[in-house]
Amino acid sequence: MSSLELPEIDLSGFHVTSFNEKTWAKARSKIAEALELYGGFEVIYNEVNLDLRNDLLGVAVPELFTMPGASNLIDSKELPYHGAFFSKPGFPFWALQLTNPNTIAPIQEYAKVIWPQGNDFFCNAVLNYANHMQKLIQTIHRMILESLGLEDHYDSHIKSLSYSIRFANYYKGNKIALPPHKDPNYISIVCQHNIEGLEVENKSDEWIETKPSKNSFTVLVGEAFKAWTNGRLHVPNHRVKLKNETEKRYAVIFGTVPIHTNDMINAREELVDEEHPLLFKPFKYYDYIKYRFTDGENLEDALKSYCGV
Ligand SMILES: O=C(O)CCC(=O)C(=O)O
Ligand SMILES: [Fe+2]
Repeated sequence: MSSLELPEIDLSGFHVTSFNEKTWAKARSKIAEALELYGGFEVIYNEVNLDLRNDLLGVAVPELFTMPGASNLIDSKELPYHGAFFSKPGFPFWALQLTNPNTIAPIQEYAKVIWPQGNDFFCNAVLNYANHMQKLIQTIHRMILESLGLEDHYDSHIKSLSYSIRFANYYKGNKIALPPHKDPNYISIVCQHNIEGLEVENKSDEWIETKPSKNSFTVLVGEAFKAWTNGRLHVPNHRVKLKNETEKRYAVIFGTVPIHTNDMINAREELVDEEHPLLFKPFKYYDYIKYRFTDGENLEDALKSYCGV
């Protein structure tokens, strides 16, 4: 593996409720090592088969972006980024976000805004995909907590989270279709389709092109997890760079976010000591989101400016 590739880790068949001790421990140490170096990795996960990937990224999501009703979802003033609609002025990109995609009701409600007669194909593809991603992301959260000696907190940690799914569309335009940024949530899992373009910056400021295969996804740590672990996790800068400026690109980003809008993110006390003084004051995640996408928009390290000690 050259240093300009993200490590690839196979988590097919793993879940927190069923695993083989030996392979679990091996995968966990690979994840810990990858996060230390890159703040992310490429995960192989065969549970999402090619048909589902095509149904979602080849059919359901492209159709979504052709629907005039999608603009009815545009109301991101209250919660930029976590609102239904998200864009970056000047970049050929827009995204629609849906929270709680792991039960059918919120998906159907969302779909009704776009397709008043409903769209079972879209709803089933999203639900099916989200349920696989939920299992995968829980496994990753569990392994990270274990690596930090926090396994006893896994149940309460998972109960404090909910899930979000973002559908992104890049259209004709600049090569840098999404500028460098860090994700503010706990963990993101990016699924790219026929057109790649996601790049992740390493600690030597080099851009690593991700090379997803048909059964792999890119996992990225976000700022909420960094704050919760008192800086133990590295949050990678990443961007989307298109090779061909005329191509249409789709991606789906699944992530973990705090469950309640008023929830505070507090560093785990076990990870604060003389050697590791507190890095971030407790903060309300969704207040930080508002800051991040307004006053904090162009800061190098918005989290530090917002609540750094
Ligand atoms: O489209 C992609 O590959 C990644 C998008 C991304 O980084 C984001 O939406 O935060
Ligand atoms: Fe991102």
